Amino acid sequence: MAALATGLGVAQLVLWVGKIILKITQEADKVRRKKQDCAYLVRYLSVIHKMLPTLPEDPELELPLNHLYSTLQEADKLVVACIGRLSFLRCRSDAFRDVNAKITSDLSLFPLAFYTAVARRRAEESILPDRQDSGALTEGSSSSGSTSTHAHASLVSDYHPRARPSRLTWAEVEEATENLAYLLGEGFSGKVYQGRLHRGGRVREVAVKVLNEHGHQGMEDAFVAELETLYPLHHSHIARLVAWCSEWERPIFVYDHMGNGTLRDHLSGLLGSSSPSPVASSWKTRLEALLGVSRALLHLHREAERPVIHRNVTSSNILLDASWKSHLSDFGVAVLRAAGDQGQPVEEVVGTFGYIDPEYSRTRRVSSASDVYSLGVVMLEVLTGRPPVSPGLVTLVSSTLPVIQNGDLRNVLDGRPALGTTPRQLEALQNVADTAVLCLWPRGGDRPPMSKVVDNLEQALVIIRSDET
Ligand SMILES: Nc1ncnc2c1ncn2[C@@H]1O[C@H](COP(=O)(O)OP(=O)(O)OP(=O)(O)O)[C@@H](O)[C@H]1O
Repeated sequence: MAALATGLGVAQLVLWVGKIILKITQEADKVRRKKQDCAYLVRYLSVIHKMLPTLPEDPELELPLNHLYSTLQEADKLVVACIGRLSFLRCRSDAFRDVNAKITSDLSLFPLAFYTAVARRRAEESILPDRQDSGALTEGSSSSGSTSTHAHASLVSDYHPRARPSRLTWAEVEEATENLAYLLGEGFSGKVYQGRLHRGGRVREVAVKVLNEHGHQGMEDAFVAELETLYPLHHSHIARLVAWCSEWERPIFVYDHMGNGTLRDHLSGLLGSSSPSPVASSWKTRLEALLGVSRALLHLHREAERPVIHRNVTSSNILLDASWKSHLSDFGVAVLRAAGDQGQPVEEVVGTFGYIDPEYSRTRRVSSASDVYSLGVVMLEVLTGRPPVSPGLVTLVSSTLPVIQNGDLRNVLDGRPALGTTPRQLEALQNVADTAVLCLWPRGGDRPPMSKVVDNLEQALVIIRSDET
């Protein structure tokens, strides 16, 4: 696509971007076929159009504006192709999805305030991508999204379509939580309350998270990041966002309630003192929890329509449901992954001490490999039962990795599961430890992709299960 001439200045570029948006809007009116895809694109563009005047006169904006303009030219061609039905292939829903994703990716290069303002408006006006919508509205659309090319067999059963999250009124939240009566827990970003949603004659146990005013990124940004990334995600190992509420003084998220708390609580022995916790006593349960979350991450990195980097994979963000199935949660600092996954610049290095990829921390560039590193730390926790950071700020990586690399896994293994670990179990745990070592390589490029991590954990679990039977 032809970019605009350089040195035009922000005001002129904003004018051009505004003009092409209006042109697309007028053309989209003429489209009969693909009406819904066009309508979605136009609503998205109208939000951007409204926000354009808020952009500052900053020369650094010239490049992102130029990128956006090029993408809008693509969008324009797509709409024109649909008017004349010039090409059936061109106006498939996949093509609309791609162009929408490209626009979002372009916007991520704009100042955070602008990006989040657009995203928030989209959320308020319910202009958020939804796989089911686009599928249902499309004649001749391919069932596999254009980016959903990874065909890992184990993922097939994990993917499940679902109703999209709904917006709640504050009155509904009050009713569901009996006015925020039962506190489940508290994290950095907010308090979580227990609740019950009554919908269509059915009752659903939920966890209601009320964001703090002072999160790491700020309440607004955390709200937008979580809503933007979690809204279109469907995976059986990702904590399900059931609803949200933006009506109250603070944003609220409603998730499915996870009856068995966090993996960290069980590893640290905080839970399960009254009845024995299978996480404390069984290697199989621990490995299943790891495998579930690694599948969730594989989905985020490779399967999702708009790939995501979580940036805060920790054992406290792995929730266990009533049947001990693990779910990845807390998408408050997640970012959409840039094409190529070569390490995208971020304004701020966020995450949890003890889990943060040192390369990302040093370069301020994040990639999927940063999540791989954090999962490596969780693997060490699962193997040793120790916390990610000990008193004196000694990290688990620095205290146990050399021991494992030295071939002395037994010296650091948690003694709680099955007194006297069997040789088969030890073989499986060595596989996990070897995988952790790979995940924790200092250079992101040397770490395995999440698909390899899933394969290794699956093999380890097969060995553990065979030993049990
Ligand atoms: N869906 C859920 N079901 C049950 N309990 C939950 C759920 N979500 C959170 N909790 C509980 O609430 C606590 C706080 O959750 P939150 O996500 O805010 O924690 P956090 O990971 O420490 O947050 P942050 O990363 O923002 O510091 C968790 O430790 C957990 O005990």
